[in-house]
Parts: sequence; structure tokens; C-alpha cells
Amino acid sequence: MNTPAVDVDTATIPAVPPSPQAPLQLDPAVSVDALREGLAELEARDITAWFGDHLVLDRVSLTMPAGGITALIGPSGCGKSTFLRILNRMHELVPSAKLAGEVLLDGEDIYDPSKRLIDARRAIGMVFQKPNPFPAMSIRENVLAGLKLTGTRMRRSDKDDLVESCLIKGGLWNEVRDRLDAPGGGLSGGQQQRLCIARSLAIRPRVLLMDEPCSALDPTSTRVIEETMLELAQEVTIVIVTHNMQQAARVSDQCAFFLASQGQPGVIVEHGDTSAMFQSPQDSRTYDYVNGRFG
Ligand SMILES: Nc1ncnc2c1ncn2[C@@H]1O[C@H](COP(=O)(O)OP(=O)(O)OP(=O)(O)O)[C@@H](O)[C@H]1O
Repeated sequence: MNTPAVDVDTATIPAVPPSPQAPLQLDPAVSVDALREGLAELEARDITAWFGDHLVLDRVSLTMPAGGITALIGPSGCGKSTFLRILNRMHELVPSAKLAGEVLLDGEDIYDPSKRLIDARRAIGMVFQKPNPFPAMSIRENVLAGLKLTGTRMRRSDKDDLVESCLIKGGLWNEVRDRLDAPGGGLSGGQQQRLCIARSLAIRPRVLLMDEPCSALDPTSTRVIEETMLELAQEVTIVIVTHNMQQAARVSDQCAFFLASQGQPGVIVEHGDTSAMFQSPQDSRTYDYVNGRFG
């Protein structure tokens, strides 16, 4: 379908605002099964994408299971980021961009004309390659920034609780609890990325998309973010683009291998459980890629 240009500001809206019925801090008495029942599945059906006349993805379908971590892997230029951006309607920010197909969030197409763009962006958050906190805003204001954009009002004490819970979930609380009013721009790169994760979580996404979130970070920060992702997968479905095969193997439950042959659009060559994709891939191109023979 052709999709209209949209307000760029809403691109930074990562998730759903908390409501009194759905507190961010989960009751420890809630069973793991009940928790997982609230998790969302994301399904892409026959996604075809263009930039102008350039066809970059051709009928790509993929189910990203609720509560799982799906890694999108493949060489540069095969359409992984384009696919990821289609999953929360960011592709349409590019004026020449077009797409066809459906993206179902728990069975409902986010591109259905009756659906609002802002609802897709709230439910399906995004963390980018380069940490992008608001540098002059305090750490606390950064976490709460999405609430402002969505016009959500909260009591001061509820905001304090939200800031703490999101920073805990983002794996940053212990490092910043004593300086919440310090500027976000004063944190290290790895801390800034975790702040961005915390900011995404504050409006309670059902899915979190991560586009090479560790590529600008050192190995220690990378490891902390990977641990954070594994924790977060208990309450949010995660899709990550990564060039780091070790990272895909460490964090993901399933992988999808994208490839664009010379002059051809990107397709998924193979997808499945991460262990199978790495140990016994069905396609020789997957084998060669995961073993570092190209890309
Ligand atoms: N804004 C854009 N305008 C025009 N073409 C674009 C744009 N963004 C991406 N493309 C093209 O779409 C194709 C897929 O790019 P994309 O960034 O999705 O690939 P990728 O697999 O994520 O690459 P990388 O791993 O290098 O980030 C490429 O041919 C790229 O040049």
C-alpha cells in the first residue's frame, strides 16, 4: 500500500502509556503464565517495500513470537532496517517510500486505515543504533519524555515510581539513582543507550524494535544491554537487527536470515530457532553467512 508522510515527532514515541489498570511494576503474585498471556505476537505478511522505483524487499513474511527475541541477520543492504522500520510504521517517514503487505500486532493490521499511526508507535517502540537521548534534558526528564509526547498526565509520585521502574528494567538504576537531575548527555554511550531503552519502556510498549543497539558500544556495555534484553523479553516481544553473530546466538530465540542477491530485492532465505540456524542451517548461504564466510 502507499502510505502518507507523517509527523516526524511521533517517530520518537516508543510505546503505550501506563494506565491504572496496567501498572508497570508487576505484582510478584502474578504467575509467569499470566504474564506471558499479555505478550504480543507480531506477524509480517508479504511485506514488499520500495524507495522510489527501487524494490528493496519482496514478499517477506515472518512471525515474531510473543515474548521471544527475534534476530534479523544478513549482509549490509539486504533490507533488515527497512523491514524493522516497517514494523512500526517508520518506513513511511521517507517521502519516496512505499510498501505493500500487512503487519499484524496480535492479529490486527497496524496499517489498516482505521488504525492510528500514534497507536502503532506507542505499542511498538524503537531503540536506534546511535543512542539518542535528549542531551540537555535530565535523566529523569528523558525517561518521562514519551509521556509528554503522548499527553499522558501522572502524579509526581507515580512519575517517580515510573522513572525508577524503567531505569531498573533498563539496567541503569544503580548507576544513576543519585543523579536523576543530571543531563542525559553526560552519560557514557552505553549508559545513554540504556537510558533510551528506559525511555522506550516508560510508555509501555508491547514490542521493542532494536536496530543494532550495541554497534556503537564497547563489549562491557554490550553485555549489559544483552542482559537487559534477556530480562525484558519476559514482558515485551523483542526484534533486533544485529551484525554480530555471537550476539544473535547469545540473545535470540529465533533468527531470520535476509539476503539480497546482486540487483535483487531482499528476501528471507531461512528462519528458525537460533540454535538450528547456527548448528544445522538448511541453506548453504545461511551456513556460509553465520560462519563468517561472507557479509
Ligand atoms: N532512505 C532511503 N532512501 C533510499 N534508499 C534507501 C533508504 N534507506 C535504505 N535504502 C536502500 O534500501 C536497501 C536496504 O537498506 P537497509 O538499510 O534496509 O539494509 P540493511 O540490511 O539494514 O543494511 P545495513 O546492515 O547496512 O544497515 C539498500 O539498497 C539501501 O540503499
